Amino acid sequence: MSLEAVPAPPPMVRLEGVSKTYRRGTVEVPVLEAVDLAIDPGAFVAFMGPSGSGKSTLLNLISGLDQPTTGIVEVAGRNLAELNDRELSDWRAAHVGFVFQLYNLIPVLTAAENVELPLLLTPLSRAERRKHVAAALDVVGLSHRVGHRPPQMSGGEQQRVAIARAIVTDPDLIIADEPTGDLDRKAAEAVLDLFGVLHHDLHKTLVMVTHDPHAAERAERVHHLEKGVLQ
Ligand SMILES: Nc1ncnc2c1ncn2[C@@H]1O[C@H](COP(=O)(O)OP(=O)(O)OP(=O)(O)O)[C@@H](O)[C@H]1O
Repeated sequence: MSLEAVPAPPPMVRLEGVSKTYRRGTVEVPVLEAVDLAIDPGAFVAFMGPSGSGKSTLLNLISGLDQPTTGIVEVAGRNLAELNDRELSDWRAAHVGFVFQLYNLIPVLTAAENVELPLLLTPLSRAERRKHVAAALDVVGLSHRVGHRPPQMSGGEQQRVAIARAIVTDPDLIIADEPTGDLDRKAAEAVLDLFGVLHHDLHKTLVMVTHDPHAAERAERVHHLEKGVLQ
């Protein structure tokens, strides 16, 4: 047996000295201050904190939708500041899946068509896209609803379609902003059970913002934000 230490894998998400200040006219509004954070590959972390504490801002920085005022944001080994807009959107399409509070599905498209959307940005053939869509809808237990449109589905089912859309590209990282915020307890638990599957069986890295203590309980680690400072 080798006694050499096995090097730890690099974090999936690394923030170093990150601050974010918005400017409203001549007024500067500090939103995040000196955030240092490392999230391991395959981890499931939750962020909690009062309204306005900077949770969504933090998610936007991790997903490259916004840039920090100072500091470094590295995701899946890439320093996001080194990517131009085009590279950043290609990177995001390949590495990040999003789940939102209000599902953000397109109401006139079927479940299958909604799930297929992120794949339209990839070189996959139509037949390959269909295979991936079927697999993603199978993971969320909605194979029987492929042809249904969002208005014909419950909130919980719509959120499961949104989760299928988030995983269809097989991203490293799933970012969920209040994923149970609009659901009743039973539907919320079904969504959280699915997050458990993504975490334990598919080894995805999950980063979730939530006000829901039941949702936070499912994460391995809960970080608290207070006025832009990670506690
Ligand atoms: N684009 C922007 N321009 C100016 N101020 C902004 C901008 N985006 C966010 N803010 C401000 O930054 C602060 C933090 O916002 P953020 O949305 O990150 O908070 P949050 O913790 O996610 O809140 P909530 O729980 O209500 O969603 C708020 O005071 C907000 O008004």
